[in-house]
Amino acid sequence: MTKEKKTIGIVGARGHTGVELIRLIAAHPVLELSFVSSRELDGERVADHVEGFAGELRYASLDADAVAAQKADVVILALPNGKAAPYVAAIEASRPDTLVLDLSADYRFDDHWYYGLPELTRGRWRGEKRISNPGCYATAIELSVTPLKDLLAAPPVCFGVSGYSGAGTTPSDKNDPEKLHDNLMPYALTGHMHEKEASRHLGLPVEFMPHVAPHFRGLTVTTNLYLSRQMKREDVLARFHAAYDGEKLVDVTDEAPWVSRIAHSHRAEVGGFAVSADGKRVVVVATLDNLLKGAATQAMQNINRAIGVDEYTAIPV
Ligand SMILES: NC(=O)C1=CN([C@@H]2O[C@H](COP(=O)(O)OP(=O)(O)OC[C@H]3O[C@@H](n4cnc5c(N)ncnc54)[C@H](OP(=O)(O)O)[C@@H]3O)[C@@H](O)[C@H]2O)C=CC1
Ligand SMILES: CC(=O)N[C@@H](CCC(=O)OP(=O)(O)O)C(=O)O
Repeated sequence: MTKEKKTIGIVGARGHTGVELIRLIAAHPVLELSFVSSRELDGERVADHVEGFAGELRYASLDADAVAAQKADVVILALPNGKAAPYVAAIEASRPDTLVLDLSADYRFDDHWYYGLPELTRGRWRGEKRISNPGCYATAIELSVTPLKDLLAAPPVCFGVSGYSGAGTTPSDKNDPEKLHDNLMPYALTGHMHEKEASRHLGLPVEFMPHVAPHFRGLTVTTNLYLSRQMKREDVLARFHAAYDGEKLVDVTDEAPWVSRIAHSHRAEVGGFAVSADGKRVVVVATLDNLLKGAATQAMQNINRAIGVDEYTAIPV
């Protein structure tokens, strides 16, 4: 049976994640891109900015009321942190049944919103029409820690390195290729948003130290886990295989994965599993493309489930 088409719009469509979402939606059999909002590209053709996009759709600069007036079945908010609320309020007021997926951190701590990291929270979706998409580093941290969560003797310590597309398009030191050249830039070494997010959703304190590197896309999180009892490497591996072997978008690898191999991939890789001589310390390495499994692909998984189609529709797996 063919599924009824659904319209979808993106607010913040000029950004790095917006571009990836446009590509995914263009290949979707059920979703029809009905509007893309950008102030800077107002009036310009999407096809002139997104490689591989065909068609006459143009960007429009839409405020919150104008977005709600589009009457799309699904709205994706791909705005910087702190900007989502007026759009959510306008949709709530005029078309509360609209499915809203927010890519920012704005609703990741709000219990009225479903936190959509499907491999870990799939079973908790109760038909919510408000979905908060996890942060990119937080996704890698939560995938790395969950299989050993019940065996931890201390907070996980996570060292993160991201490509600079993670810092969005608003100019800053963190996305300035000149300043990043031959460099590794530490930032937010305590209290990063994703430290709080992963701590909340894992239900245990996490310590996270992010850095940004000269490559464009893809991140690595190396996590140190102190265990409450000795474990053999094969038992650690068995736990990760049990957790993710049924997952199409998470690969468990024997060796520590390399970020250079994950760019443009829709999957996350978790591997390494170095165990200390006393068997009470494990180091796990996770990589993913921050713009895909860390953002757009995960959004697509969440939207697919919420509109009642296969979770992997339009995601090349
Ligand atoms: N980049 C990444 O790796 C990841 C990003 N995220 C989150 O996704 C969201 C989008 O990220 P990303 O695509 O990188 O961001 P970008 O900076 O690349 O894009 C932001 C978009 O929002 C628009 N915008 C900016 N300020 C405003 C405003 N005040 N009002 C309306 N529109 C505005 C911009 O377009 P215009 O100025 O033309 O209107 C642009 O389209 C962020 O919340 C980010 O934290 C989540 C996971 C990973
Ligand atoms: C390199 C870099 O700056 N990365 C971003 C993470 C991007 C992301 O996922 O951010 P949100 O939680 O805001 O959605 C950061 O550390 O803030």
